[in-house]
Amino acid sequence: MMKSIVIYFSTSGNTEKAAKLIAKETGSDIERLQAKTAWPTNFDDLAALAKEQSENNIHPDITTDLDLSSYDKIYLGYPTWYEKPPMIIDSFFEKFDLSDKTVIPFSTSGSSTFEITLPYIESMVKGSSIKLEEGFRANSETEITEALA
Ligand SMILES: Cc1cc2nc3c(=O)[nH]c(=O)nc-3n(C[C@H](O)[C@H](O)[C@H](O)COP(=O)(O)O)c2cc1C
Repeated sequence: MMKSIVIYFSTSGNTEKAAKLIAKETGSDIERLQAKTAWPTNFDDLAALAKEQSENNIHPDITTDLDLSSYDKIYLGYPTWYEKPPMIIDSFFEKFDLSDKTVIPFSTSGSSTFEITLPYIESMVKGSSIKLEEGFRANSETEITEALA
């Protein structure tokens, strides 16, 4: 049977809220990506850390253990940071064997489109057997229900 899971990264809770709704609407399991990194709650400090990771190509260690063998579909959620996914999404693609799985990315943002993050995700799946499906912005319940319809 086709099984799906929502896997997400979130620091201030927006992507978490979206992930929970997507899991409920699609009957998927759900897991949050955790790292050893202590993500600052203060915006300026978080922005500085995000920038440092991005500029230095730092892929934070994911501490979440996941057995993905029974899933064929993964909804992958992340906030848009400087028009890209956070670097922990690089770590995600490195840590887990996603061969032959379908990945549907979604993002929350202040105002950026989902599509702005897409080239980065495309570059991560390039040359693999991962099937990338059309992703969506998940800023509101409306955006989510429309994307899943
Ligand atoms: C470091 C950083 C960079 C951000 N860059 C963008 C951006 O480029 N475009 C945008 O629309 N929002 C940007 N935002 C806003 C976040 O995408 C938005 O608040 C998101 O919903 C946060 O998700 P979370 O609550 O799951 O952590 C940025 C936020 C942070 C902390």
